[in-house]
Amino acid sequence: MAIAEESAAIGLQGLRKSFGEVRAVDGIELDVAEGEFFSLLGPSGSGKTTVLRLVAGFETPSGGTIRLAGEDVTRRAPFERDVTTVFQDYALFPHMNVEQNVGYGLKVRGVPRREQAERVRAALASVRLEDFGGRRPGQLSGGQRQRVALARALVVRPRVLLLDEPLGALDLKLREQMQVELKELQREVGITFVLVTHDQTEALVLSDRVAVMNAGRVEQVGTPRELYEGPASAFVASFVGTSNTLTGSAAELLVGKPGTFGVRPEKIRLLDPGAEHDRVDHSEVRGTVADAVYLGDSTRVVVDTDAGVRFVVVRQNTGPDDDAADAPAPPGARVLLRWHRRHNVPLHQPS
Ligand SMILES: Nc1ncnc2c1ncn2[C@@H]1O[C@H](COP(=O)(O)OP(=O)(O)OP(=O)(O)O)[C@@H](O)[C@H]1O
Repeated sequence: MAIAEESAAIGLQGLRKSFGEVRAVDGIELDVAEGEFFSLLGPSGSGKTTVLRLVAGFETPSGGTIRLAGEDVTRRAPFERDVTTVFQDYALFPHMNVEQNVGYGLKVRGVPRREQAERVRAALASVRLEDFGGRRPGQLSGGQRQRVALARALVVRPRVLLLDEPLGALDLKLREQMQVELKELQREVGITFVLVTHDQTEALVLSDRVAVMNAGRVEQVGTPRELYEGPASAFVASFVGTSNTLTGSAAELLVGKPGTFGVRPEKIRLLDPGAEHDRVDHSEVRGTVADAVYLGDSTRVVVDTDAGVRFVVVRQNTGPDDDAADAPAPPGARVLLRWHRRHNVPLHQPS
């Protein structure tokens, strides 16, 4: 067996799962490294949860193999796999207090009482809930319940922690706070985390690497920067951040060659329509502002270009340098859009 395979915490080869006619997972090859924070990102129905359930052993694959730390576990029961799962609804036992909830997994594994108590204390400390051991889940906030669920999963010291939209039930502010905590916790415990999310910001903020899923397949795997700067397909470009897509005659006109290209909104400058041309290194097009939304640190401007394509441009409002060259952009104004040619990222259209 190859060394790379042996050192991977999770290795998926040709993984497939059908539910009747539905190909929920349609041939996935994926390696997750030991200690990595890895996310499965994709729209609803793209197969993320099914991949997680296959890895955990809650579903049997229609084909392919699953390896954990190099070992083939495809046919093994969930309890024979060194993974734990945290679900969105936490599934805490309402009649048990926090300590009992966290200690439950140790109790059923027959861990000695004294060790149970020590490990529960340590797990609660790692999620900053030392003083909440006596409370029932009903007496906790959403964020606290979430942390209990994490402590309960970590206390059994799994090799891999699977998280299915664990922050999905929280409001935005708490969600952002818990993202930071989750990342810190992962660094502390050094366990491989695999997160399922449809929230691209969450995936980008948390992950070492992200697999973008679409219709049961992985479209691209990469670091957040790789996905954002070099999306391999139009789907990835539009799902990870916002992207302007140039295709057909617009691509020939603005990029100078046929194909499909993505341009990120923040790469484009908004200039006065009379600005001098600079077409050697740049793509340029004139247009009319359709909408401008002030967002505090930036303004999002929608422009109907003369190339027939609607563009989104993000203009920074604050910065270390005065951006006096950028024209103000009220709706109806004529503007010139200019961006460096290197920002025309080639995209593959789905076949
Ligand atoms: N037990 C099941 N029986 C039948 N179809 C299923 C089952 N589980 C999942 N599916 C189907 O498989 C596809 C993938 O579902 P899955 O839950 O993995 O997607 P997802 O990306 O996690 O979506 P979401 O973000 O909405 O949870 C969907 O079309 C879904 O309807």
